Amino acid sequence: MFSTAFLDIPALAGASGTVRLPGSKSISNRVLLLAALASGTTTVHDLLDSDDTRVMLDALRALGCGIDAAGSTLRITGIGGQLKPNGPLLPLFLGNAGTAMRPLTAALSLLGGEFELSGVPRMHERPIGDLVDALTQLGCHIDYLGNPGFPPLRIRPADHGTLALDTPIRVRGDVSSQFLTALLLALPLAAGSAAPTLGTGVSSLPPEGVAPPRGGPSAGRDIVIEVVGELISKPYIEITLNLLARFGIAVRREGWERFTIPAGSRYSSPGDIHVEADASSASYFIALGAIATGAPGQNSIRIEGVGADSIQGDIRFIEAARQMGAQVDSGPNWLEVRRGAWPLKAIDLDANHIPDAAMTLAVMALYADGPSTLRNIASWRVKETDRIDAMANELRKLGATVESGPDFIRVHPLAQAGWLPASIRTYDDHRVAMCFSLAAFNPARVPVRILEPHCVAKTFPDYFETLFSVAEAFEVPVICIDGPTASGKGTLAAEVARLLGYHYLDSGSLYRVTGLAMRRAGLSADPQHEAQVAALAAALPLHFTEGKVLLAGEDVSDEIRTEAAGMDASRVSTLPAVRAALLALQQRFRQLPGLVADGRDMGTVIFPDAALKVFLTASAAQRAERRHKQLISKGISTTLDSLRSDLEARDARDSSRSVAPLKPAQDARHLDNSQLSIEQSIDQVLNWWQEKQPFKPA
Ligand SMILES: Nc1ncnc2c1ncn2[C@@H]1O[C@H](COP(=O)(O)OP(=O)(O)OP(=O)(O)O)[C@@H](O)[C@H]1O
Ligand SMILES: Nc1ccn([C@@H]2O[C@H](COP(=O)(O)O)[C@@H](O)[C@H]2O)c(=O)n1
Repeated sequence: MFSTAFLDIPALAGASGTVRLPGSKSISNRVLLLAALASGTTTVHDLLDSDDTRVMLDALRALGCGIDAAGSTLRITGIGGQLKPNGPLLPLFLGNAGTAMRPLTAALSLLGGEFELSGVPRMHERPIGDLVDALTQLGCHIDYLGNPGFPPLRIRPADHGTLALDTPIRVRGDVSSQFLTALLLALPLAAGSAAPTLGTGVSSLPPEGVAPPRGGPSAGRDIVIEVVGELISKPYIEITLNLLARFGIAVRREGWERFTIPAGSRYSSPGDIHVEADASSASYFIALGAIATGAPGQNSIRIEGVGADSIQGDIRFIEAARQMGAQVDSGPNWLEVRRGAWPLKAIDLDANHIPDAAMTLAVMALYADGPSTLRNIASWRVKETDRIDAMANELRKLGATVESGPDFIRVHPLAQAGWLPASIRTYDDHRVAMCFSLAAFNPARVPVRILEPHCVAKTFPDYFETLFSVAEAFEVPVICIDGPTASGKGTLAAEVARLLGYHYLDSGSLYRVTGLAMRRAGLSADPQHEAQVAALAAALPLHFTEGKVLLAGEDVSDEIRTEAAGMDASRVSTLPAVRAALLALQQRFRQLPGLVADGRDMGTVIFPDAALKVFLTASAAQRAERRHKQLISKGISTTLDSLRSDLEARDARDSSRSVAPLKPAQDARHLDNSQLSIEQSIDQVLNWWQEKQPFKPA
């Protein structure tokens, strides 16, 4: 995941290949709650690992569920619809996860026990009043701890003996379908037992240590929920009903107005359950296939983990994408998408059935042949942010003309000359971040800056990595930092790379490993061994992982850092065949979203077209002193004088060799950091980099 302040996506030229998507958030959190309420153990496969599932799991653990994770498989042992009684008030933090806050509010209101549910500030602005009203009407006890109608909430145990289950429970369906989902998931707690009245969970006479089964006078009776107003986002309710059925609860549906939970319903674990890949996440890659072309013969995006027969409503995004021109093929658990009509065809769509995925259409509309209108999307206004305003603001930053109203957005396409390089604000909304990445395919070839890209952690932590695995840029940006030994290149380059979210190439380590391999093979850096050393360099079984350098699986990070290894590296680096052997390997590090490379010839030979080249120097005295401190801190004893003469010898050899000598590139910026701190050097390079970027301030 990118944890940087921003992520610059260079202009993208095309995309092709296969992506495997993470599990659906909607399915994951519903399955987790159902497995938690059921008795026995449920093994959940391909669960989404994201912020929203993490807060749900934390809450379920706090409620006493047994949870064992192994990779993407999780075993969850449920509480069988019963809580240990008389526990202390339990505070549960639910972040910004509506799929946790709403269903847990309903379930905990019926389980007995005292809870405080809270979230991030935005969660405290997301309405929950209609759900609380429905539960209160039923006899549950819920208090608002902040603004009425919004979390945070305090839940106190309900008296099951007096739950008003005789009359239908009425809930509004026109603000968020999650209110109905919450009731559907939780009310079997009140329908499951045919036992005689037992009173409240805390005052009855259950076996010691166990709360009584839920039920009461209404046990053995159907529970009816009636929807008030036109139900929005119906496909999400279909997911809920489908999963309830997997857990043994066969809800009867009459139209979209009336739902009946049959008497005696009980959650029963299906044993194993597989979570489909997220259909809303698939929308970005379906759009990618519709917008981007690939190399000849590789002209499609294949999406694995979800097919057209998905139970998720957002899969109907495919219909909208087809309407806009995408060619979509599908099979069990896969989709394949390629560009059809181009430009895309404008649409006018009631997007109420695909509220989340429809945001992707708003960005696709920039590539269409006329204005596109998405209607009936009032629910966008109460999501992670006000998504109608957010989309309109950010699309305008790209140069687009956008009209919007209480429940619609109209986006006009952008001509090539109209595209602007924009810093996209993401409003802590994962979908804003993901769908705006598609703007990087603009014909004007301007880059797109995504602010706070880590917000994708809500549903798709590796979204950008997945995009970059199939996308191709016109040019991947490179920053080169060359200079003499111990000038601080590595320190500076690694930190600049981290701050920009770029890859990092420590080219010196390649020569150091080659020197080590040479020594281990009993060879020397003499011309008679040149071909053999070059052959070693060409086939180095090298891996960089978590800051370590592995040679054929062996961690050689420390061994290559000695001054003797530096000298060997300096010697092998004079051999032209070795340099040639390492050329392609170094260039392969140039990958999206960008690269920072340090060495001696990064700017002159390896990446001559780099956008920024820095030649970093410091006085020999300073460099020797820094290296001395560095080695002493690692417990390697040495003297300042010997270090200084070694590094001067190394500099002399590096600068005087015939191939790729150490020298500043003609277009390099010079930075003498003798009197600068590490932070000052970093700031200077970042300033130079920002000066080259076309973005206006956000
Ligand atoms: N501006 C600076 N001020 C003070 N110390 C610095 C500065 N830059 C780097 N250093 C320190 O100098 C030491 C050498 O830095 P570093 O290893 O990054 O140099 P290098 O140029 O990559 O060396 P080599 O050429 O051997 O790879 C490190 O201990 C680092 O913390
Ligand atoms: N691009 C490069 C990088 C390094 N070398 C040689 O390797 C030696 C070790 O490099 P460090 O940066 O790790 O100290 C260095 O002295 C150079 O001789 C090179 O030639 N080209």
